Amino acid sequence: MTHRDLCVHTSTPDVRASGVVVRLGGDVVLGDVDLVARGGRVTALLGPNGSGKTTLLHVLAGLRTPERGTVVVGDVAIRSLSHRRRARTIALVEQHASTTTDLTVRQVVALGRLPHRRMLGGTRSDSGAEVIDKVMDLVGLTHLADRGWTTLSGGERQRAHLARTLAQQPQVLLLDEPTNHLDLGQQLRFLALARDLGLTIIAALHDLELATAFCDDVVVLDHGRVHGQGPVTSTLTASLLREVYHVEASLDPHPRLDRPHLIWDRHVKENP
Ligand SMILES: Nc1ncnc2c1ncn2[C@@H]1O[C@H](COP(=O)(O)OP(=O)(O)OP(=O)(O)O)[C@@H](O)[C@H]1O
Repeated sequence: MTHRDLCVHTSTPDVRASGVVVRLGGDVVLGDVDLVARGGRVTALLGPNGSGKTTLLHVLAGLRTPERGTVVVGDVAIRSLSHRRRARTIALVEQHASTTTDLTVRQVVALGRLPHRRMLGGTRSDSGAEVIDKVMDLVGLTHLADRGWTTLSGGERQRAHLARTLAQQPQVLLLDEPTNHLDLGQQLRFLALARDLGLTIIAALHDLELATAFCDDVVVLDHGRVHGQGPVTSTLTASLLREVYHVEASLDPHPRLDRPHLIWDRHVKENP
């Protein structure tokens, strides 16, 4: 079984959000957001703290109903799907997914198979044992399979949450700051693995260098509105970085590698 064998779907659909409005506590947190994430590509969702990234991921995952607007995966409105269909279509790895349980790591990963099980004469079919073994191997957690969940480090839990989500075999993977608990080696491994899956991926990231190195496209949020979206290099311009992050920074050709990298000045401007 290879990475791509995990994908049971024949297509990698686009994800489109149109006119999404979310109001929380009386404030507009997302104001008329339009987003397109192309099928089979990795799109970074960027923006300062509080700009609405997590809220938008929840709307895309069908976990939050917007006041206005729609989310369509391929040609299917996400809100029209049953929970089970939705779980096999689009899955979110949360930023602070806390699971307090006395399950083992393998049992937690196996929860990802629930949307694939059917009741047959009172017994559940499809244990998905092969898929579970594969995803645990992919994220490097096979040796911890029988460990109690609560004994894992933050980074190990983050990888286990990814494994559980991959066991779901979704068409679209949403990642909310997937690398925030990982050391540099694990960050690079995690994002390379995600890219190799060939899924449609939308990943909220704070690290612009990682976004530049691993993502095809970016969507940049600022105060709940889309400030820019498109291919990484043509979208992350010095003026956008100044306007959104209030820093002097630019993407320049990498001195050794065939990709741009981020050069920044450590002086931060006060928010206007
Ligand atoms: N339940 C709530 N009631 C009121 N405001 C909320 C609620 N939940 C979130 N917000 C506000 O919505 C805005 C967007 O939050 P969100 O978590 O989506 O931002 P984010 O871009 O993911 O932030 P970060 O990068 O810090 O994780 C923030 O200003 C936040 O304070």
